[in-house]
Amino acid sequence: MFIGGTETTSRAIEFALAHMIDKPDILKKAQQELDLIVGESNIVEESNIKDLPYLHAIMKEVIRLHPSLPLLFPHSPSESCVIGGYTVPKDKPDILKKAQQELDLIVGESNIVEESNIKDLPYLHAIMKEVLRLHPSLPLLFPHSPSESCVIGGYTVPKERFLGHKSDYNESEFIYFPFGSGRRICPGTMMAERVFMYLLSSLVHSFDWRSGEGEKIKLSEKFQTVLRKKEPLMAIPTPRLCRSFMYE
Ligand code: HEM
Repeated sequence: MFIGGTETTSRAIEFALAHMIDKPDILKKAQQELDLIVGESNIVEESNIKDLPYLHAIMKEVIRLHPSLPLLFPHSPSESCVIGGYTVPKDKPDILKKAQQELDLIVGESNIVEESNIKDLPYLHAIMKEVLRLHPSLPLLFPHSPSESCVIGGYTVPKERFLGHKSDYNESEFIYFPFGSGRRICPGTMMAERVFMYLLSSLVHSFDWRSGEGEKIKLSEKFQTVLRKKEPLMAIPTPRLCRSFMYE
């Protein structure tokens, strides 16, 4: 609960800020929305959050791209049972454990995964193929946000795909499940989204952000208990609100 309640959300906010610094036009658009809704002589209040659709779309896109728990939690039934025609045996070998054994063998416990390891991970490839077979609409999840709307595998992927996206955790839709799905969905979802929105909005409304002189923002990931940025974000804030007492 402690890790779930803190690391997940703070790591996601770090990714969001990094993406926005990397794409200043997106940062500017989010600030325009905040200036319109919150104004330049107020600070963000929790009640503003529901009126920030652009920032909401950014949150979803970032949590989709960098899900804090990419493999979800492993579940196995205490008694054998049949679900949707499939028999799920009791104490079924844990998929996550098997995947981790493969990674320990190929990558080792004192290294992190490198791109060159990917071709040597047959078990993880098999999982991905099975997931794609079961959920053919999943390719939607993999292309990163396109710079222009495009059609992939017959699906139109809009440029800002979560803008105006209403149905969030609909199991039949299955296009967005960084919080898991169904009865075991993350119980902290609502809190995570509120904290994320409140903190990111406050940071972006109160400050302009840029990377250090000559430094390029890096967005690569490191897989630990919670997914994080490989290199911590180094960013320089500049106050952008007119009244200095708002920073006290
Ligand atoms: C960006 C933020 C977060 C993400 C992406 C996230 C994601 C997840 C995922 C994928 C699961 C596993 C679901 C499954 O078993 O299928 C989970 C479980 C859980 N999360 Fe979160 N989480 C976040 C924030 C939080 C927060 C803020 C809290 C608490 C305040 C929290 C508490 C929990 C707990 C207690 C579980 C275990 C539930 C169970 O086993 O039934 N999470 N979370």
